[in-house]
Amino acid sequence: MCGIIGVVGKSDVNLQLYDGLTLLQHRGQDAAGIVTCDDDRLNQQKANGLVRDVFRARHMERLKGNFGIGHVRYPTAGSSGPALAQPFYVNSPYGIAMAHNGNLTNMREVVDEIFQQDLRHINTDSDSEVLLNVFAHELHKLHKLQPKADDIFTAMRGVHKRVRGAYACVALIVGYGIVAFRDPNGIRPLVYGKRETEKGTEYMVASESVALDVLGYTLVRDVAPGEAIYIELDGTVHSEQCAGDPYLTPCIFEHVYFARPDSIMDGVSVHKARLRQGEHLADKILRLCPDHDVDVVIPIPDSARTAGQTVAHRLGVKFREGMVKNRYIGRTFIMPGQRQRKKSVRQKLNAIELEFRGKNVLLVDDSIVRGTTCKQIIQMARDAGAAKVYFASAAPAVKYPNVYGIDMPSANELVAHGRTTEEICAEIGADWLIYQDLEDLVLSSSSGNQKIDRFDCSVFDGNYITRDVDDQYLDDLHTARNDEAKRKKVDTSAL
Ligand SMILES: O=P(O)(O)OC[C@H]1O[C@H](OP(=O)(O)OP(=O)(O)O)[C@H](O)[C@@H]1O
Ligand SMILES: NC(=O)CC[C@H](N)C(=O)O
Ligand SMILES: [Mg+2]
Repeated sequence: MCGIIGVVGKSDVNLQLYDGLTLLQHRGQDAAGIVTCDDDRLNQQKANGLVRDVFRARHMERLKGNFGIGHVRYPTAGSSGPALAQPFYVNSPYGIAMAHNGNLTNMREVVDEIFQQDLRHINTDSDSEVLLNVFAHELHKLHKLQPKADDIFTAMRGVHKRVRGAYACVALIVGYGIVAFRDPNGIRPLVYGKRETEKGTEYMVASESVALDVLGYTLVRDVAPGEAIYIELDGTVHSEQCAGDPYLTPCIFEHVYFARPDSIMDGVSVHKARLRQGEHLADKILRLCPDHDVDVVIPIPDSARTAGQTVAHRLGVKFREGMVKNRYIGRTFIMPGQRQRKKSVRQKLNAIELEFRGKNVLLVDDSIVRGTTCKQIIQMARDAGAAKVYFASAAPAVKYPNVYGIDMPSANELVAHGRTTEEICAEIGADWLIYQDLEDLVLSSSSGNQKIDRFDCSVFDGNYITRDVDDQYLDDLHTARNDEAKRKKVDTSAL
């Protein structure tokens, strides 16, 4: 999962982009980058690290220009070296920079086409660089000295015909403006908004509405699946549906874990979706165990705080923040290696003993993926003197790899893969384990927007909505990106 942002402003946009990226930091902690355009010059700063580490005052001073784009990266393709930090840039045609959230599922065949037919060079193993080159080639083909909105939309139609997978993107065209687009299923989120200033209207495109809110923009709407929105430098906004067969199928894991609760995605309040997840989960607990002996519900911060509240309320038991989070440690699940993830959980969370001693505690987390967090936390609860430790997951068991922008490439790294609930319970050391049912998870999200009748739930049910994800694809993905392979991978991309 990555975070992307773009601004067409009326004065320097560097600070807005920086602030916006810090608001999207939870979507990617590996690298960050900003590209701005000042007259016909691009200014760029990108590197590995958190936003606050990548941009120094001297960089910010250099990032002049009234329009620009930014990216925070969580790698899902290629290595995590500095050469794969985004935005990417191509000089022809016009000079284009692009930031991408998602993952292409037919990258290999597109790379071949790019070399053999388009005669273009790709310098990294990033799918995002591939996507940028496809867009650039489709635009180049039109041979327009000055591209118009129609040309950009024609190029976009060409892009949708060639690439598959998840892609929510923002591209900057030197001298012209920014283009925001979403794949035909709208798997990854993208919104745009505007704000009035004394100098005129400014526009922002971002992965999550929280960036708009905090920076004083009003949400206009989500970019529709398959749609492209072109915002010219004078503020003229053009939009067009560029995909043949668009069908909104957003990733439900955004609502479970990735997104901030204060974001609204495709009309669904993430906060409300999580509240409903907690209610459904409590109902299931009451169905299966009407005489439960839970004394206290303790959420695993941060992401399970919202659902934990409604679980406790519905069960009619106390809700206590018994796990304290070190606010200086980032998200553990999106860290690259298992060793780092394990260490971070212990550094990140600590139990308040008095909330555990002698009590039957129900720990609630949003999801169990590799089992790194829950295993350690259950042990911490026992060390703190809990009588019984029950564990509830607001999402169903994560059993299948993700191919659309979440780095879960290997089924056998998932604690639930090939195990029954009882076996997982034993593996993580809980006294009882309960998972949300998939239909209840879907209901939690869909009741926020009745118009969405399909979600990408592939990590729960193994149904991939784009056609090229078959066993061969999943085998290749596992070979390329399992934890061990990633550890061994030497970054040779920065040649
Ligand atoms: O089973 P696992 O592989 O451990 O993954 C699941 C855990 O990882 C995430 O937390 P994370 O620490 O990334 O972020 P958070 O603070 O937003 O909850 C998620 O919220 C679960 O707690
Ligand atoms: N998580 C993402 O959206 C990743 C974007 C892109 N596939 C990369 O690896 O950089
Ligand atoms: Mg968590």
